[in-house]
Amino acid sequence: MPTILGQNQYGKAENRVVKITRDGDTHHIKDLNVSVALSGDMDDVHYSGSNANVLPTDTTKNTVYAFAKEHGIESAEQFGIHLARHFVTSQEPIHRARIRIEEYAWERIATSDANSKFIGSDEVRHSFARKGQELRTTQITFDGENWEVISGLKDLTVMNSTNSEFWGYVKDKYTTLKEAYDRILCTDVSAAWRYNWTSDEERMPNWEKSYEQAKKHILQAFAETYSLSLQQTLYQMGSRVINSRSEIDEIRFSLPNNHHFLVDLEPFGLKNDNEVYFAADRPYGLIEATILRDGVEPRIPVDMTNL
Ligand SMILES: O=c1[nH]c(=O)c2[nH]c(=O)[nH]c2[nH]1
Repeated sequence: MPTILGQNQYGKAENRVVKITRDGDTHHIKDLNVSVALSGDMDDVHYSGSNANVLPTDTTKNTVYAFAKEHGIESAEQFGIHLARHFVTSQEPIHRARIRIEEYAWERIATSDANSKFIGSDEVRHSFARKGQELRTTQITFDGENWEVISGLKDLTVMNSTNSEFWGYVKDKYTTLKEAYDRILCTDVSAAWRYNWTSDEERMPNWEKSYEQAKKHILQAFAETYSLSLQQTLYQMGSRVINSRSEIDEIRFSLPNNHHFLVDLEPFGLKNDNEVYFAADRPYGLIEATILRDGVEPRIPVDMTNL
């Protein structure tokens, strides 16, 4: 049966590009998911396999990262217009470019009073929380006598665009990771904390206030810790909560290390001065630990996924 080729397009989908603009100590983030779809004279590649008109999808990916450096990312629209114009005007066989962009919005983390005097600002200039609500969780158990309340949050995405290093680790014959002295630290915080309120005889905590305060301490510890590992940051977040909230005796974290890899722009004659990153979604490091008030028995389940 004779067949003909109908509508067709191709390109690299979901290029996760993060651009950090460093204005002294104040950093700005643009975090985009860019999908490129090109069409034009592409009959031959489908009918005969001739690639003579095909700009590789890999090149479209590289162009996204190179343009982030060369033109910056002022807005998703401006960035998309640059890209679309480039593909259509520089490649004869390409007649149409469709660029779709999703933008992740970030806001700065408010600093603690002590730190605001130290840094001279109410916000940490390189620490961000992704906009949009985290999920708040709670689990209540009662056996007729004793209460156990474990509350927490999930998917609170935070990023430090500096003040994070990772070096001095074990190296065996499979280790290829380069030591990092200024890296992005980004994670989706999942935390669960256990209240020491167990009986109707005791005064009940103010659950709303406690949640707000625990979240605030987690965010501030993340922003204010100069991190040598995500493990160290985790411990700081937990101990800040335990030390500031007497109603909480135990807290557990599950923290994915959302890796951001510097893109090598040398092949395009561009220098990447800690500006353009590839945000990988998997695999990710997963760092998990419980922090306890001294003398307290751990009760939060190791596997927090069902909390
Ligand atoms: O903060 C980190 N902790 C690790 O244990 C680790 N391992 C790794 O490869 N990168 C990182 N980063």
